Amino acid sequence: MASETLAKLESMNTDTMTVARFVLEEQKANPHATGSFTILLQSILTAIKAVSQAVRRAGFAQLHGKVGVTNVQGEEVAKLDVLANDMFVNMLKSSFEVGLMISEEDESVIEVDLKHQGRYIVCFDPLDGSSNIDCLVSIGSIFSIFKRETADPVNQNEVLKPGSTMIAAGYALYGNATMVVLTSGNGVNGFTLDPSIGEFILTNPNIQIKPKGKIFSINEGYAAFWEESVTKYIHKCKFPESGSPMNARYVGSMVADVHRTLVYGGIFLYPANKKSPKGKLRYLYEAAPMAFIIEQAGGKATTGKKRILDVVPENIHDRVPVVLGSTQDVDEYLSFCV
Ligand SMILES: O=P(O)(O)OC[C@H]1O[C@](O)(COP(=O)(O)O)[C@@H](O)[C@@H]1O
Ligand SMILES: [Mg+2]
Ligand SMILES: [Mg+2]
Repeated sequence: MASETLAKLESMNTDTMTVARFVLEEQKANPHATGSFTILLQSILTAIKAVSQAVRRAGFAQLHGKVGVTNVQGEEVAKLDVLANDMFVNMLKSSFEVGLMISEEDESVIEVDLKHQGRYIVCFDPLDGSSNIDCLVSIGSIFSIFKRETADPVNQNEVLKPGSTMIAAGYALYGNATMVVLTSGNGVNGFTLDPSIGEFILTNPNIQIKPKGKIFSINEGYAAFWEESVTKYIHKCKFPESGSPMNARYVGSMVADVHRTLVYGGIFLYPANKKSPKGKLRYLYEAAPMAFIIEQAGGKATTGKKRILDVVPENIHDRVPVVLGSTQDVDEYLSFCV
């Protein structure tokens, strides 16, 4: 569908193709569409615009630092984590399209009162890369969208299913510019926020990742705890038998590291290690949405043992090892895992 939509868009003057128009064209191309997905996406984009505005003020005292509590992950919560979480929850609730929500910042599922319930489930990391907030390094937001398969009262187990059942995923990168990267299962498109008009404009249609890249991205601070396969693979990246070594990049914000991998190619790894046997990244609102986007862009995403989108999470904050990026680089990593 997206390819027809894109072909149709290319025949129009797309210089200022807003995300709203793009989503509407997708909706028109789908005979079963009711418009509720479009409304849901619009509410997420509004939350992202509000978070983007706040992030641009991250240096000021009222948005700097921690709130003095730890979240269900055992992490100290930053003021921007709380603000971003409130913006996502409020915008999603007022869309009337959501049945339940799962946020990194909330221990249990966020329920929506019965009369405002909708047929979607949204899982989100309202602010990704929290350790980089106070030093003003790129951060982001990540979300996944599932469709409810039942009209019964909601329960959290509804979402303990493989990521392959996701209907859409996206992330926002709050970097030099604010960009939203989206997929609804028909390719990946990037929209840049034009602050002068407050609109997301289609700037990167049909993003395709390179089959092979020159960059590897991993936190080498954990090298002492790595499994042998990781140690061997990273050694090969640095000391290849032939050709030149790969370049190393690591921001420490998953959104920034994955976005660079999507745009430049290469591989991002947050594998399991002896200290964290399931790695660190959370399945429903970090690993699975990013895996969906990378696969839709022609790349690969694995835990090292299986395709990330085939994993069934055990609980709403379950973690998985993450290795994703250019297909040839991920295949090379997997050849060390046998
Ligand atoms: O400091 P580490 O262990 O390398 O972890 C960095 C990872 O942790 C995260 O910051 C976790 O996400 P949150 O900031 O949303 O908790 C990822 O963005 C990033 O990839
Ligand atoms: Mg995160
Ligand atoms: Mg977060």
